[in-house]
Amino acid sequence: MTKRIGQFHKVSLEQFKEGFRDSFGAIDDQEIERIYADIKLPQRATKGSAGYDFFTPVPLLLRPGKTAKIPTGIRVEMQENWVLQCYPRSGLGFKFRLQLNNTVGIIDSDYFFSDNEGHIFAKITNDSNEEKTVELEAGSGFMQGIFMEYGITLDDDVATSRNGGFGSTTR
Ligand SMILES: O=c1ccn([C@H]2C[C@H](O)[C@@H](COP(=O)(O)OP(=O)(O)OP(=O)(O)O)O2)c(=O)[nH]1
Repeated sequence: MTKRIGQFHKVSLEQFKEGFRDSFGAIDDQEIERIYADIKLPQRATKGSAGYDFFTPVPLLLRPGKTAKIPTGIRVEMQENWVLQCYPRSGLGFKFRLQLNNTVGIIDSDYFFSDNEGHIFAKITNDSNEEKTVELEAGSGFMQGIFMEYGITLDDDVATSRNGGFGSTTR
């Protein structure tokens, strides 16, 4: 039996605005509210798919060598001994060598409780070596997240908790 251990949610409108402006700069409130309203929760394409497809909230045009930081508008709640691992969608990897800048995005279970609501960001680069431009419409899948169970060592007694992402525990 497949284990049901998590749940996707949208971040709040306020958090989405903050993340969006951080990535793309100023934008008027009405436009961002429209984008926010259209955000879809990640979904699997078929019954047997492992990956939950994440959809870009905005159209993307990435020329070879270019990078974008995408505020997904999504947070994920999951049981403590699980992690969501994010990878590019295979099709985009095959066609464009689309990469996640951090190679694999690791979304920890305690990220959900961060001040930024556990807003999941994706930093992607078009690494095409065939001069191909990535063009995605808003609402297209660009990344997939897979829930994985993990273990800890017998003598593990870590007691600190997380607040934030990308190096927050070493800042
Ligand atoms: O592509 C990613 C990767 C991570 N995160 C968030 C979720 C994750 O829980 C947090 C920290 O990520 P990670 O543990 O990989 O980063 P780190 O650089 O090791 O930071 P930390 O010291 O906070 O663990 O950042 C994202 O939103 N997108």
